[in-house]
Amino acid sequence: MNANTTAALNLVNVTLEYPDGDSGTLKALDNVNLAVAAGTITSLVGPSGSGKSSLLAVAATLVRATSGHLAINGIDATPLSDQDRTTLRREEVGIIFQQPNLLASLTALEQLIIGEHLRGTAPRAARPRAMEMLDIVGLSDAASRRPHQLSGGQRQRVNIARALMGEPSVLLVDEPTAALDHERSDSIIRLLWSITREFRVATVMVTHDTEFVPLTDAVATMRDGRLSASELIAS
Ligand SMILES: Nc1ncnc2c1ncn2[C@@H]1O[C@H](COP(=O)(O)OP(=O)(O)OP(=O)(O)O)[C@@H](O)[C@H]1O
Repeated sequence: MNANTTAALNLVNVTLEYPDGDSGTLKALDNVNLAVAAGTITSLVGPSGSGKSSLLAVAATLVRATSGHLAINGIDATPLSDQDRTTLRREEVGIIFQQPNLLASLTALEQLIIGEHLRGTAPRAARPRAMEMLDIVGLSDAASRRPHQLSGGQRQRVNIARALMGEPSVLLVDEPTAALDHERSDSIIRLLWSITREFRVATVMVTHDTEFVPLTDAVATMRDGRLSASELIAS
């Protein structure tokens, strides 16, 4: 694999095909190359259906590419079994979806602790880090609130804190501001920027809000499954 060894997230010549009709295939990703360094955030833009979600799904190890290579924090995910990919995902990847998929009956603190349970950490051991993460996202006063007692922006902050619990090296974010007004969107993007720096994660953020692209380090554009080389944004 021709990896960019300095990048925490590296996709090399990745193609993803889906069956289409009786005998055809659709290339959701067509020979995509993307390298994202630790501590930087890349916006991923492009029209609907161009392949942005497919790219995130492959980078998250949720979907196996038809061909090409994926490396996360220097680990080549391509030859791994499904079980080893799940372990890699738990240990190295934080995923933030558009709609915070929080459990209605749990407090903000419990949302973070329950994820650690899957990593084999006892609740008591996970609690201090969970409190620290809630503090970092500005929610230390809301630790005991349940989702219906939080605003949309606060729910997204819980989602972000939860994604950081496992100390990921890669953070994949799908339209984090889709359900938020302008002011809340702006503060969520700035939060993502600062945690990317502070935790030295390699972040990819799909966004339709091109006004927020200048707040990121680089922009990559998808079109018909093809990715233009990611361009650095002058600061
Ligand atoms: N599971 C699937 N089976 C078959 N085709 C799929 C599947 N998932 C996505 N596709 C197709 O792959 C292409 C890329 O879709 P994808 O969801 O990655 O685009 P997108 O850029 O994220 O779109 P949007 O901005 O609307 O979310 C589309 O043509 C879509 O119809």
